[in-house]
Amino acid sequence: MFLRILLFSVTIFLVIRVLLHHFRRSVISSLPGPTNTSYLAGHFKELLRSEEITDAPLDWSANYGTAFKLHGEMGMKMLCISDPKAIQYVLNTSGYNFPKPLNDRILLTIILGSGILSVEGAHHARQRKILNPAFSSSTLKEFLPIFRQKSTKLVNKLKEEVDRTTAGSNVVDLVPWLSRITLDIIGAASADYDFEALDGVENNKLAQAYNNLLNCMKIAAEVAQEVVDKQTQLYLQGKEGSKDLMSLLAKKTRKHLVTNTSIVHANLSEDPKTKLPMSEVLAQFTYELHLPISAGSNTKFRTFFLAGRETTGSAVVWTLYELSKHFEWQRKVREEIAKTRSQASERGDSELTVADLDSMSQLRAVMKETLRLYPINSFLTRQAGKDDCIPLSYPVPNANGKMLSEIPINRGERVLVSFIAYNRIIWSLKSVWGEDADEWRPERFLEGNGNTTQSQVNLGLVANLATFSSGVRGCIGWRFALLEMQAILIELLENFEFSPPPGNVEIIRGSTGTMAPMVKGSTSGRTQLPITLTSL
Ligand code: HEM
Repeated sequence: MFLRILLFSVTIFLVIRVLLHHFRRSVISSLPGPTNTSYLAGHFKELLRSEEITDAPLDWSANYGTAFKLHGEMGMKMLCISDPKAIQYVLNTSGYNFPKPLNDRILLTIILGSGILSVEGAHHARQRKILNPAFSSSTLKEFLPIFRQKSTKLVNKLKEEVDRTTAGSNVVDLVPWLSRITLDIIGAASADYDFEALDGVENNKLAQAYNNLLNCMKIAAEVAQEVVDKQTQLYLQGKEGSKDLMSLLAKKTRKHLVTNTSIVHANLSEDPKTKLPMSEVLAQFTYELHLPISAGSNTKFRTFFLAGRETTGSAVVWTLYELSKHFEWQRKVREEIAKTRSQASERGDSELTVADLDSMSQLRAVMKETLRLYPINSFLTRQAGKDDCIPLSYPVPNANGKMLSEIPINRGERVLVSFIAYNRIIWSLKSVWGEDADEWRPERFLEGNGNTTQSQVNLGLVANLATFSSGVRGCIGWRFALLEMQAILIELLENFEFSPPPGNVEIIRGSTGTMAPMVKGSTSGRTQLPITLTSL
């Protein structure tokens, strides 16, 4: 009898909890926001699924303020923020209380294993502590010769491209070249391995396998919608269901991979190991391709490969795109490089040091301004791990016109942090970054003492930019990325002049997981940046 009463009470308690959870008052629901045009995809239709990354979040911010309501999948409400204090709270102050949403974590675990990008809380803090020394200033010094050596190789390869014509200049698509050099650099810096991608990716089976890994990521993202549907079902039934989701995603991803990816197919087809979870299958196929690092560090290597390659490659490509349109800045930067080189040789140094690179304010301003206008990840999502209250720098009105200076958030509700909007915010007709926030104007980082925003809040890892994210999960590779970008840009700018290609080629910010250039109207659907290179 006692057991029955206990069971009954526990059931009632659980039912009430589930009901309370579902019918709790949500302040986010009361906020204004743009109309939802797709019940299934919500505003991810605009944010992710169109070919081009648009300024929609910025336009929405101008209409509704720097914190407003968006819709996620299946009508789910999300809080979209570009407010400095709100972002600082979610990513820095209360960082571990805002973990990545479950389905993002599952995808990352399947592709990368249980690594820094997918784990949360104390596990994450531990991984971060272990990895931090690898990204310290003193370790980074050791990478500079790698950056330089690969950049020289890139210059030689590009000279071959230019020499294909007798005019001393040629139109070259820079995207594949930057993708190759960043792969070679990540291989050399993190595993002392030469992918030889600059020598032609087709020559290296392992480089191919890693490119396939990127495809895995894209394919896995494609099936994510089905998983989200399933997640919603389980959620409505009051189950978290992460285990079920894991096997569902693994099954579906494997099915897509088997039909889509030849190397994986070759490894899976006659093999009983098909029953392994996806992460092990991937580990297996990289192992079979003789990856020269221990199984334990595969996760780390895959993480760096995915987090550090296309991101840095795209950042260099966007910088060259802007420089190709701004000759005066190419000139200024070349003069600065020449001056810094002559100072180094007066000191008796044959090569530039990290301190020399740090001192190059013009080039650094060019890089920062490009990272501001082209945040390679245009947004990220988080989910409140507990009930919380997000403070705002700029109060926003709710649907009844009441001004809110903080937004209470329920456990489980999602937050979308818009980097594209934050990096250019304008609020109450006051421009936080300056009236010309939409323009590429590196001077803004040189004026005053490089104080770039009128916001009172410091966030981000470089110059108040959100591009490398911020706080406990901010990009661990930001210094590595800046140094790598700078080393490549120096070699390229010393050897070539960059100008737009002939004709009316319009470049758009392609939505390919990261923000990468695409030619408007091109049917190829691939990322590309044709630029005229002239040998100097
Ligand atoms: C311009 C280049 C880069 C950009 C714009 C960039 C951007 C970012 C962003 C926005 C995040 C946060 C992701 C999230 O929380 O969901 C991140 C995290 C991360 N990045 Fe980068 N990144 C760049 C280069 C690199 C490089 C070169 C490496 C490594 C060699 C790297 C390694 C990582 C790692 C390991 C994380 C996860 C950190 C954590 O969760 O604690 N990134 N990056």
